[in-house]
Amino acid sequence: MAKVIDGKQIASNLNQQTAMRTQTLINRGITPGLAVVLVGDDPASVIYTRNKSRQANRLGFYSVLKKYPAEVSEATLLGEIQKLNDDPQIHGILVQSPLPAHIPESRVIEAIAPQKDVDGFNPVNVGKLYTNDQTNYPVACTPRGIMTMLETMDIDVTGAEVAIIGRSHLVGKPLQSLMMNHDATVTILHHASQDANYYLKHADIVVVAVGKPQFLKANQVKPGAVVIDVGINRKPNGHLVGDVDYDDVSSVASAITPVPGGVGPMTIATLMQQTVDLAEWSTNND
Ligand SMILES: Nc1nc(=O)c2c([nH]1)NC[C@@H]1CN(c3ccc(C(=O)N[C@@H](CCC(=O)O)C(=O)O)cc3)C=[N+]21
Repeated sequence: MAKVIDGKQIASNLNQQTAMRTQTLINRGITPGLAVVLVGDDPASVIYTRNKSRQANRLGFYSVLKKYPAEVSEATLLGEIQKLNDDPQIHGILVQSPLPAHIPESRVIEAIAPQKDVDGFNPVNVGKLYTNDQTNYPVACTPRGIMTMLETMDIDVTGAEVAIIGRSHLVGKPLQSLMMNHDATVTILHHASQDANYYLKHADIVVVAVGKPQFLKANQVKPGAVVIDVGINRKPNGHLVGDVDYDDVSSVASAITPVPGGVGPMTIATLMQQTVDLAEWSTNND
């Protein structure tokens, strides 16, 4: 049976560190500031942004939640981003995705100052990750959280064969870069991949981020592999399931992340960690 990777516990430990770093900054006269921008009233987004603001408050941050109706114009939204860019009390800006169809996500992300881009989605930061730049810059929180989990569990990615299912800008691609920067051999698989199972069967670490409930089955996984489930799918009965058939895959994997309580809490904890990173880095540039 697979060892359960307790994302909730690892996130809680990370949050404790973040709270201590926050106090140290506050003692130096700097309160980490996080701005979350929410457009529209998608129920999941409302809950997630509320949770993020709450967590930020709990850690002692200065936290603001800016809400806009779904009909907001692109110009108004860009004006808000500009204000937050210019606000010295704000160190991290996050625009909750998805945005309504009439607002191009890329233009909003490009408007966020790279040094305040707590999601690591701005092309300047994506480019630094891609080129394995050795200076300080933010990276996508879910992939960074996954790397933290693996490190905490003493799972070495150096030389490992890694298969990532899903090629999104939020998870698959930045995780591929992070893993390659740590000397893993990485294959990204997606819906047009011809022989996904060939790569999966060779993988020491499998990461699934496709948004399909219980998509990955035991017979696709090499015995002893580590399985990371990024999926969050809500069943009609309200229960959450991941992209991995947990009970099935647990019987062959050596370690596995649960849903809920795996990658999700790590994403939020990493967002908080990275807000403090940005606040610290901002003081080094003065
Ligand atoms: N700009 C932006 N940045 C994001 O990081 C971002 C985003 N937009 N849009 C939506 C996705 C989704 N996301 C989640 C984070 C934590 C949980 C989480 O904590 N999940 C809990 C369960 C929560 C529940 O019960 O619903 C768990 O897995 O244990 C889930 C989903 C961040 N996202």
